[in-house]
Amino acid sequence: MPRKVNYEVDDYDDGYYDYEDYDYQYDVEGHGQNETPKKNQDTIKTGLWHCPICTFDNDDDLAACDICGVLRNPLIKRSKNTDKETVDGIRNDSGASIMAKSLFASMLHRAPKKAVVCRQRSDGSLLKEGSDFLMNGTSKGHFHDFYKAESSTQNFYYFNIAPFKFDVPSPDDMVSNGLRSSKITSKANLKSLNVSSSVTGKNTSVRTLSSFERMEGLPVPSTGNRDVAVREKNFSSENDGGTQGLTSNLKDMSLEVNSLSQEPTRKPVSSAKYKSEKWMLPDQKEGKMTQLSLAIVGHVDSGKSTLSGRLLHLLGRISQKEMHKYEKEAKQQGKGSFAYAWALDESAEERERGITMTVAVAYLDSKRYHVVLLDSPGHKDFVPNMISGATQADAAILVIDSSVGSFEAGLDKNKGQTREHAQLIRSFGVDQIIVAVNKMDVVGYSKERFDFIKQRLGAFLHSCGFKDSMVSWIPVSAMENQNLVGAASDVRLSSCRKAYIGSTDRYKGSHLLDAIDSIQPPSRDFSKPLRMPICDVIKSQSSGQVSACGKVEAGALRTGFKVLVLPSGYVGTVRSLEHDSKACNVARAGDNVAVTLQGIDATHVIPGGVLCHPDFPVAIATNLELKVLMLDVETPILIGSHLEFHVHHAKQAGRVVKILSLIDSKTGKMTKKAPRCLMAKQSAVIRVVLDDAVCVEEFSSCKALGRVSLRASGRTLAVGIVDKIINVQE
Ligand SMILES: Nc1nc2c(ncn2[C@@H]2O[C@H](COP(=O)(O)OP(=O)(O)OP(=O)(O)O)[C@@H](O)[C@H]2O)c(=O)[nH]1
Repeated sequence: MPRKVNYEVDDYDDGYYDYEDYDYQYDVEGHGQNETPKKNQDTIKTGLWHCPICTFDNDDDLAACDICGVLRNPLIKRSKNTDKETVDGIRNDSGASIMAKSLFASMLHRAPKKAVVCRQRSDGSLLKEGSDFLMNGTSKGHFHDFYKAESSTQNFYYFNIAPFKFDVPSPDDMVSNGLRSSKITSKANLKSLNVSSSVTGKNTSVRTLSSFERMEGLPVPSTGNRDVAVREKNFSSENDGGTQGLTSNLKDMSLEVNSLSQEPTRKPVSSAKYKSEKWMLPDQKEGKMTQLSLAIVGHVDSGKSTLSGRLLHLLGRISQKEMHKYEKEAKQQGKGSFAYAWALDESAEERERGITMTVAVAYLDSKRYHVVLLDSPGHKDFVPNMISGATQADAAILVIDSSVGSFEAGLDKNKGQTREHAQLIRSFGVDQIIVAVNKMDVVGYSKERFDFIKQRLGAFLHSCGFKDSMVSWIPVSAMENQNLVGAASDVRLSSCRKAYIGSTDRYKGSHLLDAIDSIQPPSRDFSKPLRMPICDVIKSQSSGQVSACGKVEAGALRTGFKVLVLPSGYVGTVRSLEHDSKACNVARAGDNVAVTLQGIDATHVIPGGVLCHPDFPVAIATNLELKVLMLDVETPILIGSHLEFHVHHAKQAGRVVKILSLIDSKTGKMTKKAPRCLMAKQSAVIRVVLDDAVCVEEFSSCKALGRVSLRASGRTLAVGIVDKIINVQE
């Protein structure tokens, strides 16, 4: 079984390799055990702190690693009013997430790989010194090498990228145990839930609901509104030219910059009064493909990046020339087997370790969808980064390493990321999943092994709340290109293709790309007021231009449209929009875009903020009532417990001030008890008070802005939803 040869085991508290019940053929090749352990210390130089994960030396006043986004431990609460901070206490000259990197790379039409120096052309676009930097190219990429180089090139353009704030929790075994099926009383909730039990093989008349579903008050997660979603087409080709630079369509706009900056407006208004305009709704005539955000998740080393790289290469998103380059570089570093993974794991740190650390974004087209691939890290240290992808995903590919021992390790209760990732994506509302049973070449394409995995994992996924009919199973080999975008050529797979497909599978095709096309279009909130949580912010200090990156969760925006930026409360105008290397005029719910704003000071746009319709702001609040589900953790939550509170891309310190009542796990009803503490797997209504306000909405109004996680001491203790906003800042 191919292993990573440069895995610095000592750096990681994984336990993955300690899993002694299974036969790990850990190939040390002079690495691993023989390497000198790295010091896992926080600070090694004056004025710097040393990231224990990626080993980068960060400025002392950074609370999260500039490179990998991992929080400094213990979390340093930054002092305000240092000259490097914005008015909101957020540094604006820090590192980038790969999410931002990718989005930004797309803005520049090229994934930057090394230091480049740019100058501005008369049309406002950037040109790399000595070459055509703005040429069309691949739409995937990473940015921080470029960023680092650019930041130090003071006479030229450089882009400040605010730190990726979504350093959120890893709700562990919550969903598994907390979500274990149990009987439920509400018949109303049970309509149309007839599915067969994968465990017993018996058809049951109702599917019992998970605790999480009950907590959310959901009968079952929406499987998508076909009619609406089918009409949503690929807006990215809005601009027929399709390949213009970010600034190319700006000249026509004659906006009075000064008149755009308005007085802060922050009071929330009920969206019931909102009426969408015609352009905000997708038009079938536009003939565009639906955008689908697809998270690639799974246990460490299962082959997520290799699979993603393969798909991109097979679908022409990575050229042959680029592929040769990756192969050559990977071989030179003695990691030939990682060539495809290198297409996504571009940072030196990731390549050196042979692991993904941050979410990489890439784009590809299937027959039906314009797919945004979110390749997640599998290692448990980077679960927070994985979550940043999962929160935006419409569906997921769960990649399984089928080799003996590896599959079992991924399902291990305490250490398995197959388990954790499956729970996480379900808790973030993803209900459609493709299980890519990878590395089938290692097990000789054994049908028995495939069936074993399907049975074991199927039962677990069912317990997480995935309907059997929403799970597709595909045996693949990313390494040997089997069953990815074409029918398997290996006779061991092709001869019994039908036997691999279960009777309940939605997927009736022959390969992974077919399975992607069999995903039901996700429902979108087109006719609600604009909500776009800001994942990353890109700032150009010289031009003063600022771009907010993220996924539009509700409503729409277009060039010239005014948006309210919260929590600052300032109004800016959309100067341009860009998605997948293409300028576009309109972005609607479901679209991942970079929104360049005009008429607003860059310091007023921060990650963790939200772009809203100016007349319908989201709430900014500190005092919230939550319905939470405790994970399978030993640490209880007490009245007075200090916690990290996470909602969309925002993070805030807070305190539990009240435990109002427990929620009965069987009925979903509140009990009268008001306990002093919450233990593992309990559900409850609690009240939290945050140190500072966050942009938030009640779950019933906007799911994406109403899902929360609570963490302490580097562990996620509970996940939940915002039930009530108690106070609202104006
Ligand atoms: N034999 C075999 N090896 C594979 C296959 N897919 C991936 N690998 C190998 O598995 C190792 C890990 O692959 P990656 O793509 O980096 O795995 P990953 O899941 O992205 O890793 P993390 O993101 O760090 O969790 C590499 O050595 C790959 O060459 C496969 O289908 N068959």
